[in-house]
Amino acid sequence: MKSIAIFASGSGSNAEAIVRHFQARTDVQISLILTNNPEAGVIKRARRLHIPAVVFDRHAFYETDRVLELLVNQKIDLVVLAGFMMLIPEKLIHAFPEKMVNIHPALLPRYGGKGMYGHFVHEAVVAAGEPQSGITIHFVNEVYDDGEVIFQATCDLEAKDSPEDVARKVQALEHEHYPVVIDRLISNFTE
Ligand SMILES: Nc1nc2c(c(=O)[nH]1)N[C@@H](CN(C=O)c1ccc(C(=O)N[C@@H](CCC(=O)O)C(=O)O)cc1)CN2
Ligand SMILES: NCC(=O)N[C@@H]1O[C@H](COP(=O)([O-])[O-])[C@@H](O)[C@H]1O
Repeated sequence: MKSIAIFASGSGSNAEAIVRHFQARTDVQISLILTNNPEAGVIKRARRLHIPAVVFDRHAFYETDRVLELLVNQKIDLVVLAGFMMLIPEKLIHAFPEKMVNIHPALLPRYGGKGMYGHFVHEAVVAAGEPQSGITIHFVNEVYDDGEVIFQATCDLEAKDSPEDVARKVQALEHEHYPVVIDRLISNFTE
């Protein structure tokens, strides 16, 4: 049985799409949902989906090994970031080489990096008058949105599209593709 841990800081719609994708499977399970935000909507989704949820604070995340120890003790095989808003520290990245992925709501390398998250991304895309946006799924390294790209998908934009319209189009791509890309990745894990 392969185990996945999902990190999220907000609503958790991607976390829910991933949980539902694997719900009927006996070879892969979503073992944990972790968040830094005690008000995150993902906590209610975890409760409804019967997935254990763990809330941690900045001190626990950056000054202790509690999160790393939890992932190791739970024998997590793949760490999935799904709208997680904090920089993953090196010790965590090094514990999961090529086994930590993130989804970014734009076509990296553009519109990425510090400060580029959530609505800020879609506002920048609209302000630039881009004809397309999309998603990037990538391995996580020490730098925001800098890891090796695993998958990208695009959506066409119209001049009249607002940042909210772009967000809707991009989230549809996220929910369609992230679970499938995760499935393909973890199904190829040998050990
Ligand atoms: N080491 C890594 N950590 C994280 C990565 C990564 O690639 N490497 N990806 C991010 C997710 N992300 C974009 O996909 C992202 C999230 C947040 C930020 C950001 O600027 N955050 C703010 C704080 C925001 C807040 O606390 O609400 C900041 O750092 O000032 C940029 C990109 C997850 N972690
Ligand atoms: N740079 C990171 C970033 O902006 N991530 C984005 O946060 C949203 C979380 O939505 P969700 O909580 O409904 O899954 C998603 O659109 C994800 O791409």
